[in-house]
Amino acid sequence: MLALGKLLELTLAGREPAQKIQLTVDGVQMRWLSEGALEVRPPEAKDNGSDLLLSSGIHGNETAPIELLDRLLHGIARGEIKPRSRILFLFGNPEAMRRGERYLELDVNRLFNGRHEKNIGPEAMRAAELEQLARSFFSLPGRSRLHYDLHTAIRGSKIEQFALYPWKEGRQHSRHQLARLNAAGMQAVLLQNKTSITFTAFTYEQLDAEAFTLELGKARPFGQNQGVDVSRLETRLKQIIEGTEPETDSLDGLQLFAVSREVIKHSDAFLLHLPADVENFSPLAKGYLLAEDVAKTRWVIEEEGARIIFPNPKVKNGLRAGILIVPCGDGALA
Ligand SMILES: O=C(O)CCC(=O)N[C@@H](CCC(=O)O)C(=O)O
Ligand SMILES: [Zn+2]
Repeated sequence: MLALGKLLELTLAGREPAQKIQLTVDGVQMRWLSEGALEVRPPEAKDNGSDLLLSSGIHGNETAPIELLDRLLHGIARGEIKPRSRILFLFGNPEAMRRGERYLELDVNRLFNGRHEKNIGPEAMRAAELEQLARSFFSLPGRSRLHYDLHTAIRGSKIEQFALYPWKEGRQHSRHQLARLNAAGMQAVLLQNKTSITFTAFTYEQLDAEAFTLELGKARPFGQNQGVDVSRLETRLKQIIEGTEPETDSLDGLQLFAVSREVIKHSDAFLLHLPADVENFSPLAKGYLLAEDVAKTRWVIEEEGARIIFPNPKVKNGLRAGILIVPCGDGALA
């Protein structure tokens, strides 16, 4: 296998490859751009005009998505997967990956869309670099742009695999993209309704990409992901890469949710009234006191059919400590 196919090994070892550009037997170019960043270019005659950004390791302890991208890269470097798309592979937070931690000082996935400029330290610099790498990758005109940012969650989930779809004023969520996600094994999609500071919010809002955060199961250390079944997503990604993706427009079985409210932690007095092992998508009854914070702030459930995802009272003050979601229809899709 070409040495650049071993991007994960290089990244975990903190090594820069001696040779930055390599060609596979089929003339596919692999180009190392920076730590944890590698571009794949099909030969011009094979290029189908689509650009695909695949990122993982934005949270360093979310290893199933990192292993999935590693397998795809190996397949390309060995000539077993024959790309017709340009691809940018990114491992988001290499130092956190080496330490097996979500982040060191700052959550990289809260540092996009300008937030890195208001912070200092390695993670703020990395977010700026990731923005630059994505901006440059998606700068070619007339090509389709797709970004999947792959994650696993801190806790178990009543719905194992789901996507979060960013939002931008004046732009409609795409039915075709949801059908694609359905075919890739996602069981639910959360349609956002405001701007955000995540990586996919940046590529969606600023780079005009279709962009999704994909949650694939529960976070576990490297080599312990047998319980995370990414086979349907992996098959679909190979098809997208090779330009052999079957057409689909079916949303059958896909559950759609809208954000009702984001629960923001304002102070150290924040209290979340949920068991530590509560699962994502757990239903919450109307009238339930979900959280309390400074100045007698109370979060009481008012919504019919409310559920909670990503509850986390340990986030830094000012950040999201959970999302309250409600079921929604597909009427607003383009
Ligand atoms: O399990 C959790 O609480 C977090 C899992 C995770 O990392 N999720 C992403 C979602 C990003 C988005 O909102 O699009 C995150 O919190 O960064
Ligand atoms: Zn994550």
